[in-house]
Amino acid sequence: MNSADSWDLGHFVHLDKHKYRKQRKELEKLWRDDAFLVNPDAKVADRTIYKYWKNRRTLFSLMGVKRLYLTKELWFSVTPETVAKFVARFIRSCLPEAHTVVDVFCGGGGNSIQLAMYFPKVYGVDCSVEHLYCTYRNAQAYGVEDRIWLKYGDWRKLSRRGRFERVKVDCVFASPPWGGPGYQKEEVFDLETGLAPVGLREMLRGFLRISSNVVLFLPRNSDLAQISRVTRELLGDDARCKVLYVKTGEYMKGILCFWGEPFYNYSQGSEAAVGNVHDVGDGKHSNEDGVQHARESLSVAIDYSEDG
Ligand SMILES: C[S@@+](CC[C@H](N)C(=O)[O-])C[C@H]1O[C@@H](n2cnc3c(N)ncnc32)[C@H](O)[C@@H]1O
Repeated sequence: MNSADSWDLGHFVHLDKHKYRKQRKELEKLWRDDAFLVNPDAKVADRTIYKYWKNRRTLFSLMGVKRLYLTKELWFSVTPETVAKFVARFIRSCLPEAHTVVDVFCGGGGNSIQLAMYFPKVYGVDCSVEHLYCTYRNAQAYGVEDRIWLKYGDWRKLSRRGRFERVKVDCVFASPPWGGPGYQKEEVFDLETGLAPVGLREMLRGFLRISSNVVLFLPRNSDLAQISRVTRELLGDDARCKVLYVKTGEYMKGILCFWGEPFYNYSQGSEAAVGNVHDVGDGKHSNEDGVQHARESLSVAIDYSEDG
């Protein structure tokens, strides 16, 4: 039997417990219905998704090769594979001994899957059973479902209850909701009011309780001064945040923010980098300084455009 024909409830953390019977039933139904299977050859009727469908192979390179699953929301929000791969390889090369990574807001598994290619244990957390189901299905397509453990729940509650604080976590990664494509309209994206489910300060504070190594994928127009302020407030005046601008083709996809000593030595990390990434400084020093450094260290381009 193909492994994708069956699933292991053991990889859905705590879902066997009585209190999660509703979510378990929902998951069972999704599985029976083979819900959210993407037909890569059928042009989508929904015009709001069309743009993303056109670039479907940038989301998952196995699109059209393996069975992949996306809800409507995931069409907008999955991290494109080359970006997710870059992040995973960058973290791997900065944390060569790391074992366990938590992907908070794991969505359809774009990041969890790539992280699982480089780390033995990845926890994916999401408040949507549908999205956890898609992550599991997509992880099966990539053959990494055995390295991923999925936790259902609202991050605010999980964080308040100290979930993961007693697990040895080497790094927390998160690609939180940016509030839909509307984020692009703002000149500067306010990270306290614009991010969900909580602002940058509370989000970072919670993540730092789990690991001193934290990586966030944020809008390209994020307020760097805000990042700098929050970094110093939570970690002290000498603390730094490494910011990389992620560019795919000519398009700026977003920024990657790294907190944690191992990430500051990014010439080491950049050796494994796949992507055209611009470093604009660390939220403390001048941008110019950082840009120069990035030009020296990162140069491989990704071609993102695809027709039809
Ligand atoms: C931008 S998507 C993440 C995409 C993911 N990195 C990927 O590549 O597929 C954000 C995810 O956060 C989840 N989410 C939103 N609010 C949440 C909350 N309060 N707790 C946990 N997950 C939440 C959504 O269900 C969605 O799947």
